[in-house]
Amino acid sequence: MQAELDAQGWAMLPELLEETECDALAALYGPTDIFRSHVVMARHGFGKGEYRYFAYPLPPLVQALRTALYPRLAPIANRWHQRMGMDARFPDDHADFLSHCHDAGQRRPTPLLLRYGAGDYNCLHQDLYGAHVFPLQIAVLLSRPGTDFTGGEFVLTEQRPRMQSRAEVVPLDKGDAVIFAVNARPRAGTRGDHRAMLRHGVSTVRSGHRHTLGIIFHDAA
Ligand SMILES: O=C(O)CCC(=O)C(=O)O
Ligand SMILES: [Fe+2]
Repeated sequence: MQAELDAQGWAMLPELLEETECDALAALYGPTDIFRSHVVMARHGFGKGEYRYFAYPLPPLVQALRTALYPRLAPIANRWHQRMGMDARFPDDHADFLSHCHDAGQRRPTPLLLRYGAGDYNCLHQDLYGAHVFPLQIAVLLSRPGTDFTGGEFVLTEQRPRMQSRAEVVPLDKGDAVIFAVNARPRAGTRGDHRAMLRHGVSTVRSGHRHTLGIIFHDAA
C-alpha cells in the first residue's frame, strides 16, 4: 500500500468491508439525526446526486475505521509533508490530531455517505475544509458495480506543474476502498521532488443506485 501511494498518490484497499457491513451503512442513508447536514450537489454545482455528513458521535463502524486507519497513514502523511516542504506534522493518534482541528475551529465531523442514481455524477474536487488538512482520505464503495449500478466509476486526476492532467479510473468492487491524496502528493522528478495536485470525482451513473462512504480525517470549520 505504501509503495503504491508513493508511486501514484493512491492505492486500493481491497475488501475493507464485508457485504453485510456495506449494506448496513448504505441503509443508514436518510433524513435522520445521525447526520448533521444534507447536500444536494446540483444546488452547489458540485455535480448531481446527494450526500449527508454524519453527526458526532459517528456510527461505531465509521468511528472504528477512522480511528484504526489514521495511525497507518500518519507516517506516510509525515513523509509526504517532509518531501513537499510542508511544515505540518501529524501525531500518531487520531484523537490528538482532531483536538488540533477542534482548537482551530474545525469542529464539524466530515465522514459522509453519498448516494447517486441514474444520471448522477460527482465533479472533480478536493475535500478541503479549513487550514488543517490531513493529506490522505478514503472512500469505500458500498454498492456492487454491474449489479446495483452501471457507470459511476471513481476517477482521479493528477496535475503536474505546467503539464496536462492525467486521469485514472480506480476499479473498485463492493467493499473495496481507495486511499488517495486529498490535494497534493510528492512526485519524484529529475530535479528532485515536486508537488502534483490530485482531484477526485465520479463518472456518470448509467443505471441503478450507488452508495459510498467517505472518510476524511480532518474536521470542518
Ligand atoms: O462517491 C465517490 O466514490 C466519491 C466520494 C467522495 O467524493 C469522497 O468520499 O470524498
Ligand atoms: Fe470527495
